[in-house]
Amino acid sequence: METTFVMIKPDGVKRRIVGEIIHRLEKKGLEIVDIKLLNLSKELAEEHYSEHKGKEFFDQLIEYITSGPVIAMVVKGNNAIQAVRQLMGNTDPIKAAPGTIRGDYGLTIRENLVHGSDSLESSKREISLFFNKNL
Ligand SMILES: Nc1ncnc2c1ncn2[C@@H]1O[C@H](COP(=O)(O)OP(=O)(O)OP(=O)(O)O)[C@@H](O)[C@H]1O
Repeated sequence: METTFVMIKPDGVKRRIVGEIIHRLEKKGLEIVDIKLLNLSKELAEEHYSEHKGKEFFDQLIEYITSGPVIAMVVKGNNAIQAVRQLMGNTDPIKAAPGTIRGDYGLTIRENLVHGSDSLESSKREISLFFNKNL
């Protein structure tokens, strides 16, 4: 069993796609083991996206991710990291396959609805950042 971190970004909450996204995770056999709605502080947003600091889209990314509440989740299942990445689809909704969350609902490369950890290392880092616990 693997654990990963999933976040429904502000556009997903605003557009009321939360239920659909969670439904897709559960349909895939993944289990939600922790969940909360929160508004990201600028500090938490910058820490979460620290790998993108200095890139030309960084400031707008922080503005977007702090623009409204997000749903943060700890999700568990077989190959959970890969399974979530597959469900999300390509970062850019134009390139994301139909049937993926971003392919079906994403609007722009920035407003792409969901985040899922890309490795075991980032899942540990992100879960401790958002839930203050170590796995
Ligand atoms: N060229 C870009 N222009 C604007 N925003 C971008 C661009 N590239 C990435 N982003 C935003 O930054 C986020 C993080 O980028 P990253 O390359 O880590 O993509 P990802 O791993 O698919 O997404 P996430 O980390 O949110 O799961 C993207 O999800 C998107 O919201």
